[in-house]
Amino acid sequence: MSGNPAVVMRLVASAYAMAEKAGAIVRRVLQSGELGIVEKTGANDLQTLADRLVQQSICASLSKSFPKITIIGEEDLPEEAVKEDLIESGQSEDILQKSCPAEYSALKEEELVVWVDPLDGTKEYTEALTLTHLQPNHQWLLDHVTVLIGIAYGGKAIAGVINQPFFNYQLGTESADMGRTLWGMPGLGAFGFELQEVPDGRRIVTTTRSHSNKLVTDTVDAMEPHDVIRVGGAGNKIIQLVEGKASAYVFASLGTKKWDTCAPEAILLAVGGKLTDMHGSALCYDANVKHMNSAGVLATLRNHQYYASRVPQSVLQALKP
Ligand SMILES: Nc1ncnc2c1ncn2[C@@H]1O[C@H](COP(=O)(O)O)[C@@H](O)[C@H]1OP(=O)(O)O
Ligand SMILES: [Mg+2]
Ligand SMILES: [Mg+2]
Ligand SMILES: [Mg+2]
Repeated sequence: MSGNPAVVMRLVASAYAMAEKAGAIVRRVLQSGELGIVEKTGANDLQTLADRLVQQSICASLSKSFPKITIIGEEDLPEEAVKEDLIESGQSEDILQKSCPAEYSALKEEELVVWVDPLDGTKEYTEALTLTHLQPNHQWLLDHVTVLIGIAYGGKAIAGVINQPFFNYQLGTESADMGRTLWGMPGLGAFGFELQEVPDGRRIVTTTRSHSNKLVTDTVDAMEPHDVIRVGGAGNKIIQLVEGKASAYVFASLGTKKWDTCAPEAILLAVGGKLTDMHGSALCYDANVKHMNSAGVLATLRNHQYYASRVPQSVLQALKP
């Protein structure tokens, strides 16, 4: 299938290379120690130089290689020329060699929507300080940071690429093994990690660390979890689901947007999982859809119905799609 790959496979292969470059930018900015933090709507809604550079890098690279696709990125940036060294034109050869699922093989560029979260877990990124001056008690926050590139067609998440820039941060800055890229496509599979499940019957809920409120905690309690993990980032929490660290990602609040959930949902779908709002309804990733996930996020690898059935009525009433 290497002769003339389908458009969507070329797009995923490019997104993979762009996500790897993005990861390098995220590490470089942290190492420089100059995060260039800007408050957007408040202290828990931040933007750093890394968010800005990565968004420029991914969006400019995408529109150069795929001029007809719709690209929606988190950050609102002034229109300006993007520096040549931020453009990535490489592609993952591995991905180009894969067979495109039949249902996606004829998709056209103009039918595809790409949701870009240049840096997910920005709050935790800013708290982790610089790699060179890391306080050991903050180092763990680095794992919460991801770069998310989600591809949608017909309103559905059909492919996702996640880079985790500080995976293996314990090995130190010099290690070639720091950072990894996970990707997946329903109908084809998921790659870059080993699928694991929590032990049978264990309910381990992963939820927000920095955007909590009473609805969020009430809903987590209603799941009757054996354990609760509070970490940053939507991408990071999906990685916990597919690596057997958590059985459900429960966030009964507005706050996440379509770029937070598109790539994670595609990877989760690729391994048989599910992502919905708190009502159990599917999210739509069309180009003209509202960005905010107003009715929260509920994601699981297995037993989605159990968690959906435990959401309190009061929460359902409070969270309208
Ligand atoms: N109230 C909020 N304001 C801004 N972003 C939010 C809010 N709640 C969630 N998010 C986004 O969703 C991600 C997952 O939420 P949480 O970390 O709280 O579990 C956050 O890392 C953040 O993405 P980002 O870091 O890309 O701005
Ligand atoms: Mg943000
Ligand atoms: Mg995000
Ligand atoms: Mg972001």
